Amino acid sequence: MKSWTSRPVPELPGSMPQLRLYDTAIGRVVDVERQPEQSMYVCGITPYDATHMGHAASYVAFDLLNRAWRDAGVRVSYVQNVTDIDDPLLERATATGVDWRDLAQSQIDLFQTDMDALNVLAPNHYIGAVEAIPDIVPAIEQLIADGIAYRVAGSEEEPDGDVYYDVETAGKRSDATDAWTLGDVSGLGEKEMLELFAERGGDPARAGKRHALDPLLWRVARDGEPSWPGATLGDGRPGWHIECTVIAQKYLPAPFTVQGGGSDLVFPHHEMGAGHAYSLSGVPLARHYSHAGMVGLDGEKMSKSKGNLVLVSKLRAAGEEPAAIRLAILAHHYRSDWSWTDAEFAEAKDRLTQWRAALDCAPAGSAAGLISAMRDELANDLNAPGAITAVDSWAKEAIRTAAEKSEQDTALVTDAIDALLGVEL
Ligand SMILES: Nc1ncnc2c1ncn2[C@@H]1O[C@H](COS(=O)(=O)NC(=O)[C@@H](N)CS)[C@@H](O)[C@H]1O
Ligand SMILES: [Zn+2]
Repeated sequence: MKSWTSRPVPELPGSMPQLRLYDTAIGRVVDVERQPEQSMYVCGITPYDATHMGHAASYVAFDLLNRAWRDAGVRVSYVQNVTDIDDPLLERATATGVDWRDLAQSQIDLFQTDMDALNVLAPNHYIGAVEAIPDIVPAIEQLIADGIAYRVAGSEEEPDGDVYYDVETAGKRSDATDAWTLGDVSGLGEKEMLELFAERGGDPARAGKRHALDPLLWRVARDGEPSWPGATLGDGRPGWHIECTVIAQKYLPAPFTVQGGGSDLVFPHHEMGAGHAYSLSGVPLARHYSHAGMVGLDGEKMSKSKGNLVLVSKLRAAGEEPAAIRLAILAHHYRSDWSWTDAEFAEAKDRLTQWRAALDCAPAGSAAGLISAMRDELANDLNAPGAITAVDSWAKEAIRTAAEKSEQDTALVTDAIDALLGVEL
């Protein structure tokens, strides 16, 4: 699927120091081992109600990582999917009386426009679940052949043949390195897993499953539902987790550097995706698992089901500047849960005005110190609020001394704020 086009990233003198990142599976900030090429998979949207502020915050978070790696002088291989077939999408299409394909396409277009407006760098590969089905089917057939996946008998309401992944057998591959066991990514206990599994698309009570937490790999065709040829699986459509594993394994090294997403993906999505990857290839999916906090509105998680969405496109249509929206997001550490408020948005607009005013009196020789301070903050688990504070102090000092404007420092500061924070002044 075609992706949007990244805006240019200014080159800066020097480079980012050793990057450290909080790893969900390890439970603390760790060094991200330097490599000539880094790779990341960031889970894409399920295309409806795009792009709410929660989505935007998650993609801006991993855009910081992308920019930090580029500033360290390494190539970045970035893959993002689109879950353009799944139950929630079909339900929304039915509820709003639109064809699910039209809903998906219009929302993907809107999402890409919003990502471009927010200066989020585009992935190198942007892959839909539907276009990945020809790769997903053989992967599921392999899991069945290896005895790690199984078919569930039907009942009155369910047809025969849905395919599930056996979380117990998964960890038993004899020929593999550091085996995966359920809980390795999330660190959760069974009780919490069962609750989250039911809340997030799982079906713990489904009759015929070996274990309540076994996730769906393939849903055989039902009347009135879209389905695709599934070879020996029979017509149907893929489960949610397997799509990300198959797409990541097709376009990225095994393991790749960072698997990213919002914290609501830790379990079951990234947990099961890691299991699938291990079962298919015998090696882990990713070296690190990184998650962005939840954005709410008035203390409630912003979500489609709650209908409390602040949409980037609505703010843009009201004439709001995307750079201010991005700056409002960056004022919060990417791992924190926070709520979008008009007051904080107003603060971000003031900040942008002040930064621009300071450029008119950028003191000679002041840029180098600022860039180094911004790099130190971002290298420490992408601490954008720290980088913003550094720019605030620089701006206040520049305005206070009302120095003779240094063209060179003005250009350097402008480039640094764009390259490292993605904010265009
Ligand atoms: N309120 C929120 N705050 C922060 N991030 C959020 C919020 N809601 C969703 N996200 C993140 O936005 C991204 C897209 O979410 S989504 O549209 O529901 N789609 C999915 O989660 C799947 N298509 C991933 S394969 C995910 O990383 C999700 O964790
Ligand atoms: Zn995903």
